[in-house]
Amino acid sequence: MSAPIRIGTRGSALALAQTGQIADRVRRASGGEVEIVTVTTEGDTSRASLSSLGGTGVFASALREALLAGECDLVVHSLKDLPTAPAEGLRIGAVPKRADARDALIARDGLTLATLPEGARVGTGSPRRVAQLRSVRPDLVLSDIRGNIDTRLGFVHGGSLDAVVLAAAGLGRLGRLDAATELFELSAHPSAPGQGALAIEVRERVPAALAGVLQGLEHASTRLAATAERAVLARLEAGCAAPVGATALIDSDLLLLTATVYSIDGSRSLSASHGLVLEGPPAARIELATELGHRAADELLEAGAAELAPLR
Ligand SMILES: NCc1[nH]cc(CCC(=O)O)c1CC(=O)O
Repeated sequence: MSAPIRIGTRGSALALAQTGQIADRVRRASGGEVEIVTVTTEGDTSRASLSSLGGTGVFASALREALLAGECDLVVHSLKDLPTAPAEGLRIGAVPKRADARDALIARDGLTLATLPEGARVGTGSPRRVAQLRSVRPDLVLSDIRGNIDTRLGFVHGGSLDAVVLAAAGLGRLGRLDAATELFELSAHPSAPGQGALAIEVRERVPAALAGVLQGLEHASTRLAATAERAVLARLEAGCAAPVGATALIDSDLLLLTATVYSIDGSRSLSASHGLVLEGPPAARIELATELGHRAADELLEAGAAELAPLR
């Protein structure tokens, strides 16, 4: 019998839920044993705001260290929390099919963004969500909240906030999508690059059996869309806490990308939309998706994105 495949994950309820789903698929594909290794990250233990922790990589680095140390064979990240800079000795072995990329409003009494009363208190720790909310509802009183999804939902259900904004994908993975009172359309509220997608990270060299499992988890369109979105962040030299939204869609062989940078007060934004036809072998398509993201970012930079918002 071969050794179990060890899967590294953060210990939050969301991380354990999404890793559990991947573990089931790995178990079925490999026909062998799977072991889950829980890794504690600074992003889990610190109560500081996400933006003050510096954003980039607070959730990812401990997982990467565990992988490099050989404590596990693959790790499951939320793709939007993974820094765009590749880690030395590691690669993204698979990007599974994306869940809903939209943000959700969870408000008391079935309220929506349009019907929240004047001056309503809304919680979010994300500068992008802050800017998007302020752009349509400058009257809202926004507070920077932290904590896992249950904690954040608790602010609304306990009455200390009127609403919070969370990723629909996270709610869905925890079976809490019923709490959402509105789903924001991506055209008006583009979400974070890679939101709703997972990344399976592995060491550069993997045994053939694991390579086969990774192939089964891979969803080519999701990887292409996420690659284009993340290339925007990389070219802007922006972190996951920057007020940047990006949405890539694939329609047969057409890849369409819209990227938006916001001023924190929501009063101004810059958008760039580009598209191209995907052709050639997989590696060439990834290259094209990357170029598309860079093109959108270059247009944003030329239009003054770096002066509009703190990108890092
Ligand atoms: N930064 C927190 C984070 N990282 C991934 C998700 C869940 C959604 C996803 O997998 O993209 C969340 C919660 C949220 O944004 O509400």
